[in-house]
Amino acid sequence: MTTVRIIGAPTDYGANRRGVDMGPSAIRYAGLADQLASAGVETVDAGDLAVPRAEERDPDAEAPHEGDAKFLRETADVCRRLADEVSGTLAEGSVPLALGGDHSIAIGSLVGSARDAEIGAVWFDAHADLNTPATTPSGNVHGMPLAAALGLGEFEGSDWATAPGLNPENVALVGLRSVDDAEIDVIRDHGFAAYTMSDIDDRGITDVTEEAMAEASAGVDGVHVSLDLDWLDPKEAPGVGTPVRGGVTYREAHRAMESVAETDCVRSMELVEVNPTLDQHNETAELATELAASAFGKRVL
Ligand SMILES: NC(=[NH2+])NCCC[C@H](N)C(=O)O
Ligand SMILES: [Mn+2]
Ligand SMILES: [Mn+2]
Repeated sequence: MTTVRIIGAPTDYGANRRGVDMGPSAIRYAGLADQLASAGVETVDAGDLAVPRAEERDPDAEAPHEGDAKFLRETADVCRRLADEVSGTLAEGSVPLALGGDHSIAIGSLVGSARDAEIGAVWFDAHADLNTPATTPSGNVHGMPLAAALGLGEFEGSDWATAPGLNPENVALVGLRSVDDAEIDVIRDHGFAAYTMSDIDDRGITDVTEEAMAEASAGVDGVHVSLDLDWLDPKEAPGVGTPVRGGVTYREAHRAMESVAETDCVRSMELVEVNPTLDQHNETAELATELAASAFGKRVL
């Protein structure tokens, strides 16, 4: 029986909206453990990493100039500890499930998951999260984690941020609809498998997800599944800080996660960007729990 170990990373250092730090509580309260039980997996809850409140820090104090990454040192501190939790969880034979927090925590998940293995990553997101401190339009590190983990750009020494066993040829992005110019260049230059919402319109979610999983898993030990809730249409998932219209539907999201489960190569996963202060009756957190259950094998029959 699979054991999923839940690790909360209640950070909002990487986002421009407060509130996403309450994500882990909201996702647990929405019934994550029960959902995972209904998927037939055992769960262990490791609790939350201790994260000092953002108000206690001046975001610009350590940023060399405007446009650079905000709270990068604080993010590095959280991600180092998350990476240790993730690799420790894998070492004991369990599957780590990290709860954000904003998407900057993916740096920690990826580094930990790729510490002792070759991995791929599938990025379910409206955004590509491939900016660097040099290209970011916002200064928000949640727009940069994939670039950081791939060793692109300069991230305060970068040693803490680069995922050793993450192979660029095993990265797939699914659901893109808001991509910055610099990110488009990165996608083209590195040849990442990238699927826009138009690809999903044309080919259907099952076909796209199966191909993305195949790309990500080819020749590696396992795949990290990164689920940013803004991947879904804001009508389905209103509780996110950077909503973009035209996202996947409730059914498409479930079907995609079912395809993820069918591949049987999920090594680690994260649920990020749930912002309870922007949500309606915790429905985005609830959706996150349901999608995790589908990704871990829950079926109707
Ligand atoms: N994980 C996210 N929600 N990322 C949003 C990124 C938005 C924009 N591309 C930026 O760099 O600021
Ligand atoms: Mn996003
Ligand atoms: Mn994201």
